[in-house]
Amino acid sequence: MGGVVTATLETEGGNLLEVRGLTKIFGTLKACDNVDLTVGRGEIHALLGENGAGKSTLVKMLFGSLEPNAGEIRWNGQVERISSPGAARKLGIGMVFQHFSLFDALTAAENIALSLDDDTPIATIAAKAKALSYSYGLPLDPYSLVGDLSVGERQRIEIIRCLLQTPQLIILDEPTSVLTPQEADRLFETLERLRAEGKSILYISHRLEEVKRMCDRATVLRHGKVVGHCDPRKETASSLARMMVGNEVQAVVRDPVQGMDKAAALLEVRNLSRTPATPFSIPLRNINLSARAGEVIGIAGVAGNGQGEFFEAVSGEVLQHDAASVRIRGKDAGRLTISGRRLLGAAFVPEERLGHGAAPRMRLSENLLLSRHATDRKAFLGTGGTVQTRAIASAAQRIIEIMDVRKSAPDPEAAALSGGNLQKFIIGRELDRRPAVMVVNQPTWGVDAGAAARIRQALIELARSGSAVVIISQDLDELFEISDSIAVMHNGELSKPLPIAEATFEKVGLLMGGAEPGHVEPVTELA
Ligand SMILES: Nc1ncnc2c1ncn2[C@@H]1O[C@H](COP(=O)(O)OP(=O)(O)OP(=O)(O)O)[C@@H](O)[C@H]1O
Repeated sequence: MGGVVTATLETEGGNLLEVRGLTKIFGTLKACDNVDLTVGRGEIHALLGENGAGKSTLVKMLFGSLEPNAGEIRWNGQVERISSPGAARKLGIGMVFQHFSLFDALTAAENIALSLDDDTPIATIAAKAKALSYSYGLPLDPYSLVGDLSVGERQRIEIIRCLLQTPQLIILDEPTSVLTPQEADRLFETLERLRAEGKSILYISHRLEEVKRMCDRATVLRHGKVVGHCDPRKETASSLARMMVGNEVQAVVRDPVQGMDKAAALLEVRNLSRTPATPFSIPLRNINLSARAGEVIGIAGVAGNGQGEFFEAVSGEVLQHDAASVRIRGKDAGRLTISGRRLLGAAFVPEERLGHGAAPRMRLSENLLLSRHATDRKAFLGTGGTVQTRAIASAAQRIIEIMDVRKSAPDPEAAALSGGNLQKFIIGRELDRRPAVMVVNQPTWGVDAGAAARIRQALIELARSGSAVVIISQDLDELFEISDSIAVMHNGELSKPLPIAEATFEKVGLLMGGAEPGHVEPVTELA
């Protein structure tokens, strides 16, 4: 095992980028504290660190969307002031963001045209984009409507848009979190080709196995400071996690679930069907699911197969015609709103954190009141509806402590938290209610290894304390780690849950690809 080594600032092919003493201060927090970083030509360089370590802040400064308080950026040996993303692109720095900024109703080529600052005819852009996409092994039909495309295909547009500007350095912020394993493999091939052409890549990821596989060097950040550099290939996933977190990451423990035959069904979905609400949504076809007290059911599937529509129908974001199509603790809930379903003891955590899971411009305590005012009326509103600020503040503090939410102020706005820390707060806010039914979409998306283990353990413990937990996730490793049974969503249909003892990656993968459940192997429903 390699261990953290001292920085070797000069790389073999010479440095493309050299960062010295870069510092960014938010209020009293040094989000980046005197950071040094070098990226060589033709190098894939990983930027690692737990949630809130300062990775996004650092790359935003390199891409000109945040201004440093101190420090210097040298590009090809020259000191540069990167004042805007346009200036970064001109230098040859491109970025593929985690959250895509594409318009559903426009074609791929039209979306690309919007980001180019010239009046190149759309047919030329389409031809160039197509040629480039094929040459990099990420085939793209430039005339396809973005709304019809899978998440992986949308990411291709972002990558091709970035490559069209012939960058020398490409920054990728958690590029595989939304991809299927096959799409991720394709992306890795493309990155290898870019490296072979001498392009440099700065790669942010919480998935340590892929960092080991892809990256030549890594810089590790902790609390805004560089704590070391290493060769990820000489490390193990757990040694990398230890460098980031500063101590061992606890393994998740899942004792087998007992006595399910007598357990009450707390969430029942019966013959749930939904016609598509928009041309881009997936119809749900006769979905049945029963989640009992004590168990964790995982729902696997390639993104865009109806998981979002299922979550909306179960959570009450969209009401059903048939009240009995969703039952919570024995009560018909299909015609109830989110608040009505929450009052029956259910909790829901959507995939999208900002704007959906939390109001970005509201403080954490205000977000807590917003989501729990109906269910915690007595504690939070008191008699006569007066807001009990002290009770709310102490509940917020409890959640922050239990989930180890790192932040730059005592009660910051949700938008000021790093992505992973906001996710920890939202999950903690719901767990804190001890809900009888918990449905979570992508529980650890963007969350570091230590926090992900804590969230997974907390969800198992919630189930074992007598709740029913349903987890929708694209991360198969996660589902195998925490589920008692795994069902697969494909093209708006949900397979019967496979008990975890019978589930294998291969069986689940086949179902994800649309194999008939009967062809995989007959499965028995949980007793
Ligand atoms: N606009 C802002 N205002 C105030 N604080 C901020 C702002 N943006 C980030 N921060 C704080 O800076 C710190 C670093 O955040 P950053 O987003 O860079 O972390 P990260 O390493 O990218 O984390 P993650 O893996 O969760 O995305 C966090 O504590 C965050 O709360």
